[in-house]
Amino acid sequence: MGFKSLFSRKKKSSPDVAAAHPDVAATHPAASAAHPAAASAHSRTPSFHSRAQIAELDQVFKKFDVNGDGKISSSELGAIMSSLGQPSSDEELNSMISEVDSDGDGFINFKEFVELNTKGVDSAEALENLKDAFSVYDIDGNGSISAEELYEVLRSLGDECSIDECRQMIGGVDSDGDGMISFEEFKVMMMTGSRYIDPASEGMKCGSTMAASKMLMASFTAFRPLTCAASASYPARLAPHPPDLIKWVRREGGFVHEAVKIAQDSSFGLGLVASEEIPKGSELIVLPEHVPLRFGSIESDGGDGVDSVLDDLARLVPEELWAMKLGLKLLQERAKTGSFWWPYISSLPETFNIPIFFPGEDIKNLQYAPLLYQVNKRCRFLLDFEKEVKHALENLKPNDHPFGGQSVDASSLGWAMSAVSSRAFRLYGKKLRGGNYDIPMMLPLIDMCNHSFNPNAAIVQDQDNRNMKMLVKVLFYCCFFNVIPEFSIGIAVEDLLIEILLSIQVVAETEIKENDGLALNYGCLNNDLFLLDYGFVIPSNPYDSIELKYDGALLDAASMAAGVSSPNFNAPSPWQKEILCQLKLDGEAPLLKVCLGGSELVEGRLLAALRVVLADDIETVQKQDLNKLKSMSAEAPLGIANELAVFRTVIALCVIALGHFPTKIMEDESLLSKGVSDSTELAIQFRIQKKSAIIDVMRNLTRRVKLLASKETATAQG
Ligand SMILES: C[S@@+](CC[C@H](N)C(=O)[O-])C[C@H]1O[C@@H](n2cnc3c(N)ncnc32)[C@H](O)[C@@H]1O
Repeated sequence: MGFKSLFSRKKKSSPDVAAAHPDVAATHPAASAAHPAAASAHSRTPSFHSRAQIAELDQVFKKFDVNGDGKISSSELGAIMSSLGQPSSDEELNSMISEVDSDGDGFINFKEFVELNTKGVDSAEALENLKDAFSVYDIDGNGSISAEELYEVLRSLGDECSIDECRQMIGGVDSDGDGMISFEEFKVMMMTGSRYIDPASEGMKCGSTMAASKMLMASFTAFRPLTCAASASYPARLAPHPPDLIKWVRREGGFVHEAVKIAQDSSFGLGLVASEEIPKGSELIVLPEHVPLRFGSIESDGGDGVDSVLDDLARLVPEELWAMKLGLKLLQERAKTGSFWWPYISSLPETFNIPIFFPGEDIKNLQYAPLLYQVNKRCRFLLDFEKEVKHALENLKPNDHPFGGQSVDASSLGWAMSAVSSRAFRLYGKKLRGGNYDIPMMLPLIDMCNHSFNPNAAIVQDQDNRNMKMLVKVLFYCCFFNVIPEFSIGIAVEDLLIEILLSIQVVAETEIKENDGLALNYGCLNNDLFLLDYGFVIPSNPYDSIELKYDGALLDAASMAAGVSSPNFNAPSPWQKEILCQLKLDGEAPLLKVCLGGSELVEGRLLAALRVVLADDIETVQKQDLNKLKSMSAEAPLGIANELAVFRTVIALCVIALGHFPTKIMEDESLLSKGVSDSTELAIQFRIQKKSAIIDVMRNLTRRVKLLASKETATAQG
């Protein structure tokens, strides 16, 4: 696309500004004092261009003229071309400028700019331009633009028009009266502007002209601030009326099952629902490979032409905050006028109710130190990263600015990081030369699926539509996060590059009933991760756990409270220390974090340590394999008395852990019943679930203790 094709221009009839609009100079300072050439040109020829048109051209001109000096330089043009997804070489930029630069000063002034947009063009090129412009509005690709399509596109670009206004715009050019604009009508409208306009009706003329210029320029004038509003009623989207994502995916060559619809899904925000029964195994959504939004590619591991500033910033993001890296790309696309992904991005939530955005009081309301630590760490990172980003953006040439000249702050970075952490998928594979790679990506529409541990849909990355069929098939049952999918067959080295080219599908795992939501499993995660990354808490989450520090003094206290005489966690004997080292609970760089709850109930390393330290003699322990000592299903491997001491110690640990929460579950529930803010509610739900997880561990172990105790009694009696 060349400079000219940024604007599909009307054929010149009397192309000038000033006769009809003597006030142009007043509306654009650059067109008068600073640019006498423009001022004098105003008096030459009459024009049919309305004030509204000139005002719009003026807006577009200002968008190009980043430094506001009243002329568009080659670098300013380059920046806007890049932001429209059309990076151009210096040579191309110079040639575009010279095409238009009638006074030969190497810049485009406002007069030249107006001329560019009003004079005639070579018809083949004009036709191509018109086709491009038409296809933007013909969302369903059926060859005509309906009022709804016009409405959708203009609204998605931030134009607050009503559907009636769109009908009026269409009425102004709809020569066959079918209520739609065909390409022929579109062409006539663009080339002649006033052919179907009642000359007596200035209003209609203006409407039609507005339609033409709006349709062409909306994409260039829409400014998308990168702010993150403090609050909005969920699920407010970035654009008040985002375009229909299903139509967009289909238009991009993807497939969406005809019974799949976007709808409000109970309290989970928007979701995908089945409008009729869908049989098991049906393809639900197929995304072509150009639709996912990702940061880098397999070859460069992070640079697919993304400009170097973005790359440098991404390098400053620690690995565990990978969502921020892709977030930078998302923010760049959000800021980019004419971004390919705008229909998707405009439908993303405007705000995220996750702890980094909670008021300080609600962060405290979480009452759980490991999560408070994570939240504070993320907040600190965002504040530090804001400084790094601001510094990196200082004094950048417009061409090099990754966010279209907009400043970026901690809240916009937080928005991007949250959008990614709550919606991105990580695809796993192997690198060409060993090691693993994963490619976090945002999958438009697929990410409208909500979460369930009993999903009715699954993601499959598949090699379809290509002749190298089924070289690689990766099943993603737990696709959102840290669960490594299975490769159904081995991958040869030459296949690896193919992997990221695969189309991505969602298939029905079970029969889906009418009105059922389509649910994916985001992963077998605890509530800390669900809250931190997604902003929700799952009641009775079977994977929820609590984190403790393996600490000798704490364990001695717990053991004594459990009635164990003289425990020696604080001073284990050398043979016990040796095993603790193997368990990474002692020695160099120990991993002291251990968990209770979840599917393991007592984390294997902690269980083995308790069994070993509470064991009487080295011989009994040495007879056992370490893996057996780590297993809950190995029944009392070191004897019933040892197992009883272990379980009672863990129960006492649970009591100590519960004591760290300042409120009891009953108090929490009573607070909830009084009605609190969304973030307070989430924080309270979270701490209730944490306490419930601890109580579940205690209940389970108490049952086991009773069983063991009765066995012990039976043995003693027998
Ligand atoms: C990948 S998006 C799914 C689409 C989302 N509901 C929307 O309105 O765009 C993930 C977000 O959906 C919501 N969500 C998904 N599954 C949920 C669940 N089981 N419980 C509560 N909220 C859920 C959360 O807000 C989460 O951050």
